[in-house]
Amino acid sequence: FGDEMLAEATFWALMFLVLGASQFVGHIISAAGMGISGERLTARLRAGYFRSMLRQDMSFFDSPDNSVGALTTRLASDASSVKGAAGVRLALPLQAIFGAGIGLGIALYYGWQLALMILGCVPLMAVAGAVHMAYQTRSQKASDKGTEMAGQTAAEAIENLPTVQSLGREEVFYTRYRDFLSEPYRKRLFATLLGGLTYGFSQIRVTVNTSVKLPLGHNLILAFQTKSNADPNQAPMHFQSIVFFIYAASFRFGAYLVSIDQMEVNNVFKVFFSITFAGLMAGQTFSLIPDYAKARIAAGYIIALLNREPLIDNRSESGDRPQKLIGELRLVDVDFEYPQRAGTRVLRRLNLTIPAGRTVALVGPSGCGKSTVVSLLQRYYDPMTPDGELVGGRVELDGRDVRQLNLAWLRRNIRVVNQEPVLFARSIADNLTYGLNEEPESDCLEEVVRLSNISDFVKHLPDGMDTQVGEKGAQLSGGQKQRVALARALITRPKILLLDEATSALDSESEALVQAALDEARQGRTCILVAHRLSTVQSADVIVVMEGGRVVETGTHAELMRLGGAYYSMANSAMRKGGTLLPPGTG
Ligand SMILES: Nc1ncnc2c1ncn2[C@@H]1O[C@H](COP(=O)(O)OP(=O)(O)OP(=O)(O)O)[C@@H](O)[C@H]1O
Repeated sequence: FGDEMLAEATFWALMFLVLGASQFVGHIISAAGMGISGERLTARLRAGYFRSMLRQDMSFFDSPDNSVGALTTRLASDASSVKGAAGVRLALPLQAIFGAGIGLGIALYYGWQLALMILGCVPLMAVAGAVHMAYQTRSQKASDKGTEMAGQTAAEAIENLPTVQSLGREEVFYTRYRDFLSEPYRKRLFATLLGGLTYGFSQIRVTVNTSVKLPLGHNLILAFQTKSNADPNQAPMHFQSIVFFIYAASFRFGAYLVSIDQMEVNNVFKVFFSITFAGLMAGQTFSLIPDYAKARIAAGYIIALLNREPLIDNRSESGDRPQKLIGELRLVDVDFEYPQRAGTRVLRRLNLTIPAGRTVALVGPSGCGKSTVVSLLQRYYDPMTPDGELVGGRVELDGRDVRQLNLAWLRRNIRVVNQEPVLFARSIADNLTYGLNEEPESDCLEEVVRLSNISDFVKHLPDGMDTQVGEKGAQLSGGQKQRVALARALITRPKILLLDEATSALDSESEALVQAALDEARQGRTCILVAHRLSTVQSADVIVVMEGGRVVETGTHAELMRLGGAYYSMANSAMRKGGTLLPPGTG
């Protein structure tokens, strides 16, 4: 009997050895296959997500849901959340289903009555799991929103730190940030309690070094599960409390079946352990519910953005790229409302012609729609009402509706210099050529450097054109930044130049330098000038006076002064105040 037992023990020991070895190989294969594909999937998702963001039109970014902070938070967290349920973890439910199937099969074979009785408890497990999944999904959505808002607050504060500090608002931002992070849970106290209840019912958290006394079989299975757990961070594992209820019922029912000679004692234990094994395998999947819930929502956000067709698609290859560009711009009967402010008409039946090669200045009180015209010319928006009806007139370039032209081509030929130029944290040279598909010809670079008046300050910088300009160009003065921005605008030799308050943030010395550069750059180009300084406006070929989204006067400085209307009053009061047409920072 001793030898026989030893032989049997050796046999089973060998069987376990084979089992262990095959699991080892299986894991290597699954980690290599699923792990690598998971990594690739996340990298591709993140890149695609970012690309879709870059493709969106201005109306998308105008929405408070899509602020810089919210988008960067989502970019960082959504793809990682998907990763949390991809890769090796994707294989776990499959393993679990397989393992649970085998466990059930063995149980049914050795004692179908007991196995069926235990299976009767499965719906309980499913209901608890489903409730818990629903809770997780909802609380995840709420927490995503909170994290997004917190990200938005942080980005706003960090981006504008000098202002935040000078106003002494650090504590306000900190409190707001903290509240956004905890708000979803405070607001959903009841749901949180319910979540805890279903969690407690379906799962009890035990660690591997548990002091909870478990039957021998349990410890064995526990050890098995720990090894099979792909993620080392998951060392604390979940153990379903429902399993204990199943024990209670199966012990009692098993004893009954033995007492009426329907089952052997041995088989009761075989069924019992097989079913426990199956339950634990299923439980392993449940323990991943939070990750799956998170991943499902994050994947939803990503897919929604990937599928979002922007109203104006900057990656579109369609549209004409005319060989010859003359540069005449026209706005014909343009009505416009910002999509985020439906019902507020900004431009009303606006008609405006900007002849090729001429400079047209737009003047008028703050909020009359000058910058909006500049945005429409660059096609950041189309003249349409938010309900999508094309009722709002058209913008034409050389007699053609700009919607028929290729967008990238249009933007390459219409360059803009704004009041606050945004430079990238790179060298001056990089900033000039950023966004060019090919290296500029050397004569073009020289011409641009000359036109934009940058050589005089660049030669005094330690690394010349290779000097780093810092975040948003912070290491350059306002006037220097503006001239680099002008050089960047000129590098594609655009036919049309839009100057939106390009000198209004500068002191008079810097302004003179930038103005000289701008005056030279305007030669031979169609130019739209939004400005508030009388001297700048006066030099324009045509001055267009706007009020409430309409053109009210058009003419040269002399003509408009003779007319004695809106321009005349503005210019007169400006001259009394010292040469400025409108108060600085408005016009
Ligand atoms: N992205 C936007 N979403 C909603 N409304 C906007 C947006 N941008 C501007 N507006 C509104 O449109 C109107 C016209 O703004 P616009 O910037 O064109 O005026 P402006 O004449 O250039 O003013 P300023 O001289 O002060 O720069 C304003 O009432 C402004 O509040």
